[in-house]
Amino acid sequence: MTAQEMYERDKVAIQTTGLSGSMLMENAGRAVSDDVETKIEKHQSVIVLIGGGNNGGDGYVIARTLLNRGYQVEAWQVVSDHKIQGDALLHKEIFIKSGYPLQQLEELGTLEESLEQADVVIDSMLGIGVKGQLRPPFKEVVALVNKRAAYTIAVDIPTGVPADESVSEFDGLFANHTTVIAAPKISVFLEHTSSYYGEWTVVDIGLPTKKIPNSRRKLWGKSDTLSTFPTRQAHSHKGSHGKGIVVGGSFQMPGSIAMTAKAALRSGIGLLTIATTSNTVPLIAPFLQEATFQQVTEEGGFLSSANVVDWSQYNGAAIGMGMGRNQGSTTLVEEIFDCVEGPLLIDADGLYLMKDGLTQYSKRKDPTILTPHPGEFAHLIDRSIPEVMQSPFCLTRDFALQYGVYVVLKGPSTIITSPRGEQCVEVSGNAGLAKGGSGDVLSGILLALLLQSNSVFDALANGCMIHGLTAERLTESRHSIYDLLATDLIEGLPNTFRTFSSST
Ligand SMILES: NC(=O)C1=CN([C@@H]2O[C@H](COP(=O)(O)OP(=O)(O)OC[C@H]3O[C@@H](n4cnc5c(N)ncnc54)[C@H](O)[C@@H]3O)[C@@H](O)[C@H]2O)[C@@H](O)CC1
Ligand SMILES: [K+]
Repeated sequence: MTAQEMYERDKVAIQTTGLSGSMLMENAGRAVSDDVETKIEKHQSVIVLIGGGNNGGDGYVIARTLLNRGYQVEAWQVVSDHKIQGDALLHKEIFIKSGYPLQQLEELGTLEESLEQADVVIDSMLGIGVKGQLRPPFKEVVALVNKRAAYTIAVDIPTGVPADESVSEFDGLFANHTTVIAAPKISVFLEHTSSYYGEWTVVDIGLPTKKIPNSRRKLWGKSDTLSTFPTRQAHSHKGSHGKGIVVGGSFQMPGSIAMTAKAALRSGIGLLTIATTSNTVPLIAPFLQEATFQQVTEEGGFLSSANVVDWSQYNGAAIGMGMGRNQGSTTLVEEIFDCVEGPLLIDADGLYLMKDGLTQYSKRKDPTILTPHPGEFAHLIDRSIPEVMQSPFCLTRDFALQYGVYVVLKGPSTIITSPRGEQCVEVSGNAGLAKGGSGDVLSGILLALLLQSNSVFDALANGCMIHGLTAERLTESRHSIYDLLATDLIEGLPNTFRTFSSST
């Protein structure tokens, strides 16, 4: 959610049901306290830092709830009294009438002494309402907290961190854990802001799900994969699971297309053909007994035309892996655009070669899927990589809408966007995937799932999840994030598929 979407949901909840802001604040404070209790012990000393808006209001509820439950808590209001208004003021009064003392920040030294004694700091200073660079005293308090080693838990969002995209200059509090209220904010998933959150959990505050506006964005979870995973009919045959073709490879890079092909085969595709250069075939064929091969016209060792392929035999294609960026291959990419029936996935070098033909892609009647990493996407839209990283949700959405394509922007948080602008973010995986070849494997998994699923969007999200979970499982057992190779991922796929697969 963006900050504005969060405010809108709160507003609609209050208007349609009669829930009040102060009830939501009580719910939020209680829900955060429950989550905090899983992180702290009764003997530890806890400081709650309270700011002047509704995030501060949550802080009074949290301090009172933890004190009621027997924790050692010091509550510090870091702003002057007149800043506390509305629901926050109501909860400040309830806190005081419950018989608990409130510390007021007058000079930083006293707070610093308390912070030195504290085991745990709860940051309830600023939430999604922060605007611009931090002003005093927040800037100074954040600097003090960041200097100390106490375990820090942020409420909703670490103070100073923007909720939304496109803000690059800010001072933020570094939390060890963030208890996010109601729904993750966009900045949870951005490279330049996610590290401020530490680990994070989302707590429910009782918003009426039936009444609040639906989000156009979704965090894809394991339960989504379980409920949308394609089932295999007991009476199915190889033709029921799709006939796919992968186009790519060159003498210098024979491995890429081999990994895509192997991953597609391990992901349940019915039949797979590899269209590549003549000298690539003997290099990879011994490892791919289940595949068939199609030699494609080439020039100087690079693919140049696929006019020998009978495209009507195939239900879908993936193109680009290891094919090089030779201009002679541009024709091939254009031909494929005209000829392929069914989903067409474009990855790696294919993305470079298609750049000039982007407008053609909006005319395809079947789904076109682009799977760039941020560097490839930056190249496609003529922006810098940092610009892409700061606004990945907006930029991929604009692009998908403009060209009528699906975009899978790969990264620690992979963002999947449909041509209608729906988005989901998928966060499985780990640093073991940050290696050459991981993307080739992903393309193979995606092609296979595209040909077995009714929904393109579900196939893409599930494929990303299978890929990420496989990396997680392998680094929990046989591998580490250092040694994990793309070929290990392929060998790890069976174990992940066993979790999700079923037949009827
Ligand atoms: N009904 C609701 O709106 C609910 C809100 N909740 C909480 O309320 C938060 C949002 O509350 P608010 O909208 O009051 O916003 P915040 O509490 O995040 O921040 C607003 C305050 O920050 C100050 N401020 C803004 N930018 C600043 C800067 N750069 N330097 C210093 N001070 C700055 C403003 O003057 C204002 O006092 C959420 O993050 C969540 O924690 C929850 O209580 C659940 C219900
Ligand atoms: K906060």
